[in-house]
Order: sequence, then structure tokens, then C-alpha cells
Amino acid sequence: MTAPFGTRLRQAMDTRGPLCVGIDPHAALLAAWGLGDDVAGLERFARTVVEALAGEVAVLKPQSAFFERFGSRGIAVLEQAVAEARSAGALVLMDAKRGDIGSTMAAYADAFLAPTSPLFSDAVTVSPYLGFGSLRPAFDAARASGAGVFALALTSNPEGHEVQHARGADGLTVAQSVLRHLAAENADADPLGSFGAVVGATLGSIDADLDINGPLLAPGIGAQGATPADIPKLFGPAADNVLPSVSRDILKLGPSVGALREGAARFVDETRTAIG
Ligand SMILES: O=C(O)c1cc(=O)[nH]c(=O)n1[C@@H]1O[C@H](COP(=O)(O)O)[C@@H](O)[C@H]1O
Repeated sequence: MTAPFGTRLRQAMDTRGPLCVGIDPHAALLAAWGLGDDVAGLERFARTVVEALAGEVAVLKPQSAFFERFGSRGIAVLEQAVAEARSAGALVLMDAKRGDIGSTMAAYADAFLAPTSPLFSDAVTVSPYLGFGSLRPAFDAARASGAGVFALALTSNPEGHEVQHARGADGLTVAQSVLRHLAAENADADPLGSFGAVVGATLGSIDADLDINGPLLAPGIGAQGATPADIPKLFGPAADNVLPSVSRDILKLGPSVGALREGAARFVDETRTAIG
């Protein structure tokens, strides 16, 4: 039985450094790499990122949308990238942001969290906005396969505020409610729970209890304006559980494998220096 995702993530962050690099094959990035905006370009892009970073960084985060753009052939590239990244030692966080009623969520859990699936990943991002309880099948599947789940809580985009800061009858913000649910899922975990929150590093200030005994995926560094130095200021005592996520600011350094590796190493160094 594989160790729980949280245990594997803690070890990877400690040994390879606190960094998640996104595999986001934007059309503009394909062009910048001299690749066509087609399946051949997509495959070359994904394989180059995996070759450069799967043996180096703790987590790779393929953004499903950029593969779905090419239909089933794009998904075939995604399947290949996930398998190759995992076999090279990276943890793979599938960024799919899936959310639906429980019976449908079970099918999404099959797609990304069942070991028999061609898209089986170490973790997946999910959207809690059909009610946190609708995610139960994903948490159950993750527990069964030693995988993880990251639920959106305080996203990096400015539009998130209107939903995530809304308050329920209990007086809690939607975001705080999600965080409390995650803390309950992680209650007995040691050294780190397998159920994380997505908390943007672009937020300036966070008025929420981030003590969830789980990982905090922090996107928004680089292209969205945040820096590693923002992490200790923003996350305070939870900074040790922060997994900074960078996509465009590292990917733009490609297609050179060496440049991609240097860029990732630089972000790891800056984060470790900032957190201390
Ligand atoms: O779930 C995510 O990773 C995510 C959450 C969030 O709040 N903001 C956010 O930008 N992301 C993802 O992070 C990636 C953008 O990273 P950058 O290119 O570094 O800005 C995209 O794949 C986004 O979908």
C-alpha cells in the first residue's frame, strides 16, 4: 500500500524543495517555443517539461484545460505526460477543478484517483461550490488509493472574492467553511494531511484560519504578480505547509531543459530563503 499523499508530499517538499511547476501549454507558450498550436506541439511541450523537471521538482501540475483544447488526442498526450512524470519521481497534481453532485463526482474520482485509470494522478484539484459534501467520493477514492485532493478556498483571481468571502448562516465565509472541512479531513494525519486547500499568493492579506494540517497550494507567483517573499508574510505559521505553484514564469524559460531546471531551482532557493 502506497503511503498517503500527504506523507509523500511532505517528503518530496523536504528533499526536492517546496515547488509545484505547472504544465500549462498556452498557445502563446507553444509559439514562443517555436511549436505549432497543434497536438504535435502539445506533445513536444509536455514531454520537454517532464524531461526537464520530473526528476527535479516535488510536484508537476498539468492544467487539463490546455490538453482538452485538442480533444481526445490532447487527452492522450496528457495521459502520457502523467505516466512519464510519475515514473520519473515527481508527484502529479492534476489541475482539473472538477465539481459535481456526488454520483457524478464519483466518476470524476474514478477518472483521476483510481489506480486503474489512464489519468491516475497523485492528487487532483476540485471545486467545492456544489457544497463541500458533494466532494465525498473524491475524498473516499483518494483515501483508498493513497492520493490527495486540493479544494479551492481562496483563489488567486480577483473575481473569487464575491463567492469565497460570502458568509453563511453560521457567520463563516465560504472559504473558512471549506478550510474547516479540510481540517476535519486531515484531523489524525501526521506529518501532513492529504487534503489541501488552494490559497492564492496574490491575496495581499488572508483573513482565515489556515491551520488545516494539510498542504496549501499557492498559485499566483510570477505571472500573476506574487513572489516567494510574499509567502511568509501571507501565510505566517502555515508557511511550512505551503506548496508554491509557478507555471508561466518557469515555462517561458523553455524549451531549453537547462533553463527550465535553472528557473525551477531559483524559485526553490528564493522560497527556502523567504521561509527560512
Ligand atoms: O488550481 C490552480 O492551480 C489555480 C488556482 C488559483 O486560484 N489560481 C490559479 O492560477 N490556478 C492555476 O495556476 C495556473 C496559473 O499559474 P501561472 O501561469 O503561474 O500564473 C493555471 O493553471 C491556473 O488554473
